[in-house]
Amino acid sequence: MRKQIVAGNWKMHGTLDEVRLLADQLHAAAFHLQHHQEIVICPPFVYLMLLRERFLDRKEFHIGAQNCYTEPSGAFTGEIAAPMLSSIGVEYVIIGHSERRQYFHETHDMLAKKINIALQSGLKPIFCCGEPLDIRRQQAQNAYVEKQLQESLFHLSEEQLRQIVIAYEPVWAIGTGVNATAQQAQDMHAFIRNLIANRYHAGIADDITILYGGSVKASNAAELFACPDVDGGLVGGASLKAEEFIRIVESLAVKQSNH
Ligand SMILES: O=C(CO)COP(=O)(O)O
Repeated sequence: MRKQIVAGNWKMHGTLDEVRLLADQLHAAAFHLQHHQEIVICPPFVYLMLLRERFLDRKEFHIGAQNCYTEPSGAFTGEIAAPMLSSIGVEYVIIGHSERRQYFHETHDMLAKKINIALQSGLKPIFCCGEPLDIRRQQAQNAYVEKQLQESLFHLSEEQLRQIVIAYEPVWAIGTGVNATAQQAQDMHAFIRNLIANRYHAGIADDITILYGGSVKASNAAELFACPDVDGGLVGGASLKAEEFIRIVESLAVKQSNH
């Protein structure tokens, strides 16, 4: 049965006091998750240890980083290496977020290296893909996402690919308040699953968790999560508001297994 996840990407938000308050509010919430469902919190690097320790007694919570460097160690001032993250109990790492691609010029090739080092370090990458608005307007989103997967993921062995979570995040839906419709999300998720089935085989395609990201809110989560190929969400802005995020997690809790 494939895993279903609600992940909160806090991006570059929150002072220590704000993060402590948010963590306390989430920690106090009672979730009724099924055994194949998880919550992943991805705070800025400086709060990873704090959150890991805060949620040690809440097994449904897992901790993820928002990025890692391509190399395992070395003279790379200001960077954070994947083995450092796993050494402090971080389990997931977001790789290839569109903000990293756009503002930090991360290429397919760099992302493939980050995926490799993350896997070697025992981290589970959450690999982000998704097209910008002009590509969607040309109806060229499938070819665009296919290339992202081909260039940064499809060199992996089947065993390695099984460690990956994919997040489809159309750039035009991120932080805009305009989410993809449930049909748009379902179509792309089914397309991605089909790509995996063609490159590998149907069994593994069925097992890979594919999250939707882009303006997920308490008000639209249930409809998006109801899609058969949507296995949860990667949530930005709404993950910073405890009540909103808790309601999004509750929308996942009631989702039936797809598999
Ligand atoms: O980028 C995102 C998650 O990684 C989505 O951000 P928003 O939920 O704020 O649109």
